[in-house]
Amino acid sequence: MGHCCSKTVPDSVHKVDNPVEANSVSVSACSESAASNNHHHQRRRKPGYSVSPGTPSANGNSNKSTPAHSFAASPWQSPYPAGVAPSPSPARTPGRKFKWPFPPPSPAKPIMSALMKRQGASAAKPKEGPIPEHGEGERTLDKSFGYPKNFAAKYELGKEVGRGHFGHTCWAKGKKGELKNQPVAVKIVSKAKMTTAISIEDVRREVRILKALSGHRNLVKFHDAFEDAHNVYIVMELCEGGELLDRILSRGGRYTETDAKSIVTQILSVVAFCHLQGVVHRDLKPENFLFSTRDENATMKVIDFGLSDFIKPDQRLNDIVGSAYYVAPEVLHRSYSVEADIWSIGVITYILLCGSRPFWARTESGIFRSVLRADPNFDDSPWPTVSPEAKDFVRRLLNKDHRKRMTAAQALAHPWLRDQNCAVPLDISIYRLVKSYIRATPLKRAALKAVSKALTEDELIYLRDQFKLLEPKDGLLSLDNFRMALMKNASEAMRESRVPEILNLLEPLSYKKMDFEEFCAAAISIYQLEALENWEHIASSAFEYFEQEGNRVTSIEEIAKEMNVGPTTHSLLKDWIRPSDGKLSFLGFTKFLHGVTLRSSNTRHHHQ
Ligand SMILES: Nc1ncnc2c1ncn2[C@@H]1O[C@H](COP(=O)(O)OP(=O)(O)OP(=O)(O)O)[C@@H](O)[C@H]1O
Ligand SMILES: [Ca+2]
Ligand SMILES: [Ca+2]
Repeated sequence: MGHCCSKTVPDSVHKVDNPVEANSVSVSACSESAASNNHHHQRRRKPGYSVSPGTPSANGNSNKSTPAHSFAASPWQSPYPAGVAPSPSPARTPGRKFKWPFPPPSPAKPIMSALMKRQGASAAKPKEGPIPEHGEGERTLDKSFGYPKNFAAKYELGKEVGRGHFGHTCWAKGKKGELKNQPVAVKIVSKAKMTTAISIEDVRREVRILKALSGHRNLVKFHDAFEDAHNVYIVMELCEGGELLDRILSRGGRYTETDAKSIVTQILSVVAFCHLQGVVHRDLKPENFLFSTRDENATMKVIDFGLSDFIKPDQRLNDIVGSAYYVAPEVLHRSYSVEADIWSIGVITYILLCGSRPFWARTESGIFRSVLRADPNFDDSPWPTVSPEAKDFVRRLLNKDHRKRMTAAQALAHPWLRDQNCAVPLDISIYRLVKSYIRATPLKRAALKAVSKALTEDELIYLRDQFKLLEPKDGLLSLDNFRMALMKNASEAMRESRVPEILNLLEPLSYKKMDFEEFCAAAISIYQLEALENWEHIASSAFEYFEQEGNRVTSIEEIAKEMNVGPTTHSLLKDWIRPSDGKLSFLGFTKFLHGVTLRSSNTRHHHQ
C-alpha cells in the first residue's frame, strides 16, 4: 500500500473501465496513499487496496446511466444493465461484465485523515521520508525472481479467462511432463508494473504463499512459476466454474440457507487452514472464490494471495489493504491480525443470506464510516425468515471488536454449520489462550475455571473437538501434545510465519499436564463469551462456582497488582470487594475476568 494507484493501475483496467471508474480508482487510491505516506509503515504494499468499493466494474454502461443510489436498498437487486442477462462464460473475463455499477467520487481522504486524527500519537510518526515510488532507482531494480525461464517451452497459452488489477489470467495447456495436454490457468503479472522493490517483493510473496499453502482442497493448486524479461507466470489449477460473485448474481443476489452453508463451510475450512499456517489472506470477497467446474455442487477454491502475508500469533499488521465492502474496522484502525479475514467472511455470509451488503454507502468514506459505526440490518426482508442460528452466526463474525469475533475453527463448530459435518480443524488461537492461562495468577485461573464450568453445550462441543485434536494421552495434555498437533498440521508456510515459535511460550507446560476441565479453563476467551447473549447467565453461574471453590479474601492492593494497575485506580476498585467478607463481589469477579485493557471505560462505567 501507499503507492499511488494512478501510476500503477494496469492500463488494462483503464481500457476496460469507463473513464469515470478508472478515474475513481486512481483518485481515491492516491488519497489513501497520501494518508499513508504520513505513517510509518511496517512495510509498504503494492496498490492492493481495491479502492473502488467493489471490483472496478468493466461495465461500460455503469456510470451515469445507472445512478449508484438506485442500489441503495439492495445493490444486488438489479445488478445487470437493462437487457443484459448474466453469462457464465468464463472465456470472457467472468464476472467483470456484470458487476454492479458503482462510480464513487474521491472519498478516501476525509476518512483517512479523520482516522489519523483520532489515532493522534500514531499520526506523529517518525519522519520517515516516503519511499520513492517511481523512476528513481527503477533502472537499478532487480526484477529477476530466480524462477525458470522456459514457460513457453512447457505451456501453450490460450485465451484470457480473467483479469484483475495486477495481471490477467489465461487458459493454458501443458506441453510436456505430468501436465501434458492438461488445462491450467496462468496468472501473468507484468514486470513493467513492478516499479518498486516492494512491488517486486509482493509478487514474490504471492508466489511463496500460494506454493506453501497449496494442497488444501479449497485452495487453488499451485503448479509452477516462471519468468521472462517481461512477465512473471504463475501456473495453477484451472477453475472453470467462474467466480462466487457471478453465482450469487445469477441466483438473483442470494443463496438459500442450505446452499449458503455449504459455501461458508468451504470458505471457513480454507481460512482456518491459512490462519493455522500463519497466513492472513486480507482480500476475501466473492470475486476471489472460484468454482472448479460449472457443476452446481463444484468445489470452491480461494485464489489471489496478492495481498496476503505471513503473520505471527501475537503480531499486529498495520497496512490498510483489502476491498472497502469487506474491510474490518480494526484494519481501518491500522492494528489487526487474522480476525480481519473473519470479518470479511461475515460480510460474505451476510450477502449470501440476504442479498445486500451489510455496510453500504455511495462513497468510500461512507462505507468506511458504516464499517466503523453502523450495525448491520437484520430486520428487513428476508431476515425475518432467516433462521436464528444463521443470524447469530453472522453477528458473531461481524462483531466490531475483533477479540469478540469467532475464529474460523469456532465458526465451523457453530450450531448453524453443525449439520455440515465438516471436521473442525485445529485452532491456533487455542495456543495463544493456553499460553496466557499458564502464565496467569492462581486467582485468575480459579476464576477462569469457574467460568468453564458454566459453559453451555454449544461451547463445549468446540472445546471437545480441539481437545481431541491435541490427542491427549490418558485424558491429559502435555507440551508434547501441543507440539505434535502443530507439526502434524504444518505446511511449508509455517516455516516462514514462525507460528511454532509460540511453542516456546508454552514451556511452563513441560512441568504439568492438563485434563479436559483445565483445558476448558485455559482455552476460553472471556471477550468472546461476553459477546454471547447468555453471558449474564454464564457469569452468574460461574460466580456461584467461584464462590464455592475459588473466591477468597483479598485486598484492593492485591487486586490492583493482579490487574497490573497503579494506585490511582484503587478507589475505583472499591466495589469489587464485598465489605461483608473481603472477597470478590460479583461485579469484581466479572471485571477481574475481563482484565483492564479498557481501564477508563470500565472504571467510568463503574463510577456512575
Ligand atoms: N486458477 C484460475 N482459474 C480460472 N480463473 C482464474 C484463476 N485465477 C484467476 N482467475 C481469474 O482471473 C481473475 C484475476 O485473478 P486475480 O484475482 O488473481 O488477479 P489480481 O490481478 O490479483 O486481481 P485483483 O484486482 O482482484 O487484485 C480472477 O478474478 C479470475 O476471474
Ligand atoms: Ca482478485
Ligand atoms: Ca490481487
